[in-house]
Amino acid sequence: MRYVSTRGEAAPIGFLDAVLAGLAPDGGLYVPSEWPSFTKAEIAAFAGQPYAKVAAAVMGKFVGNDIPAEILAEMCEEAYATFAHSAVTPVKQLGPNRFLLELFHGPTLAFKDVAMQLLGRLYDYVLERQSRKMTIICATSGDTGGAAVEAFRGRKNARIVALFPEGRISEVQRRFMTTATDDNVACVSILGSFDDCQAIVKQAFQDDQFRHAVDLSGVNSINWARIAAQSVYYFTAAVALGGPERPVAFVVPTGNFGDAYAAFVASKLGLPIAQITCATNSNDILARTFEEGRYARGAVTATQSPAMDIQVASNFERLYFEAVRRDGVETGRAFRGFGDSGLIDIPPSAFALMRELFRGAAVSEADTAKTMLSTLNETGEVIDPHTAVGVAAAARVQLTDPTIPVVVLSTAHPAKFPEAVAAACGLTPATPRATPDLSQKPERFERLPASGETVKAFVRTFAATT
Ligand SMILES: Cc1ncc(COP(=O)(O)O)c(C=O)c1O
Ligand SMILES: N[C@@H](CCOP(=O)(O)O)C(=O)O
Repeated sequence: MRYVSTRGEAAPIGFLDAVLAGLAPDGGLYVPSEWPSFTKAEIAAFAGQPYAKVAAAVMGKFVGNDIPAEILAEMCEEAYATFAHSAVTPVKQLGPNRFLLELFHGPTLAFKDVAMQLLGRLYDYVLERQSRKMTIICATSGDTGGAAVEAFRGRKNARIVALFPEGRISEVQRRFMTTATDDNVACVSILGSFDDCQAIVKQAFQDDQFRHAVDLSGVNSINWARIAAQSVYYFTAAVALGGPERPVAFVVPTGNFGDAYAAFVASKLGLPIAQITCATNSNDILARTFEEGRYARGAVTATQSPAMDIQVASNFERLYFEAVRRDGVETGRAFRGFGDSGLIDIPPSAFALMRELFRGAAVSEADTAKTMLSTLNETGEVIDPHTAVGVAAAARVQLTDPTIPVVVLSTAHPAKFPEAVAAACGLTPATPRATPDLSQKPERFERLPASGETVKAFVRTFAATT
């Protein structure tokens, strides 16, 4: 299995090289050179299998010969044993034909743990063999950072630097990162937005001298292993609801477009998916894109679903690449141009392809709060504000066949956003018993301006001293 860049100018590489590389040297994102697939019978056979087994089968399609099958299976076993629910990502019924896919039973209570617990083990495997210590940098709007710190803290072959936007994440999210005491962890509060943090990370990857000096890697969803691992739960959810015989529709609370793109990947692998609705908060670039055919950046506004306060959705480039029929020159032109103009007019043929599967729905702050309360009143479920964006969007889903199950991804545990839940529902969500109480632990982080050069200088010093 080989990986190519969406901008077409980087040499094809194998799975483990693509994992470690993060961004491709031409600024593009790695994708498989061709799509592997499952037969219907193979997908049907996932029903009733443990999550780790399905994960090993799906990941196996992308890993190729880079990791022996029995070692990959062991990694999946270990990764998913860290989850507090035996089904790992259980499906819960909300109402007639409406379901929640709970992705928050991992150690940091958000869907990021699903991929990150596996990534920590993948890095250990490859870095140990290569006698190499890498510097991982990640941008976070709250959840990726905590999951990455949890997955990589204390590992001897990697150090991790998490950049988060100052004052724009919840206290619980911040503490999952900043209370880590391990020497290989550094957290940086950036005086800017998540988009600034992500731009700094991408800029760091494009500085060859810096990249080599610190042996840079990235665990945001630019990393193909993140996407591959996130595609697994679409299979387990679909087969639990009658797939692959009957298609399923998914509603995905969206920010950086990693999770929704992972649904697209599952469909490429052969899973029948009727529709993927990208549910956004008022940072609605993707909702507008899938309804209007223009990818047009807006200003970032702070919402009660802060992990989705994003206006530059990294993985949209991967979908665009597919929609322009894998034309790397066109993708490079469009996304380099977007860096300057903040605008891509999607060619009509590419937009038509996107609309075969994707829809967008933006949810207001008032509707998000109302949905948390109505979900509690009608179903007894306490949901977090990101999940509420998805549930509100699900009410607008229109399918030609109304019997198709609609599954909303529940991307975070409500205890991660106690203030928003209390304001909407008048109660404080209980933290799961297995989660350590971080509220009184000392925090450790730097504050830096949103300057690539300043952050790179910080990372160089950190890498040289740890
Ligand atoms: C709780 C939560 N929901 C939804 C999202 C959006 O996911 P994505 O960035 O993959 O679109 C995020 C952040 O990524 C998140 O942390
Ligand atoms: N919402 C994310 C933003 C980063 O997304 P990623 O999937 O690309 O890592 C977060 O919580 O940090």
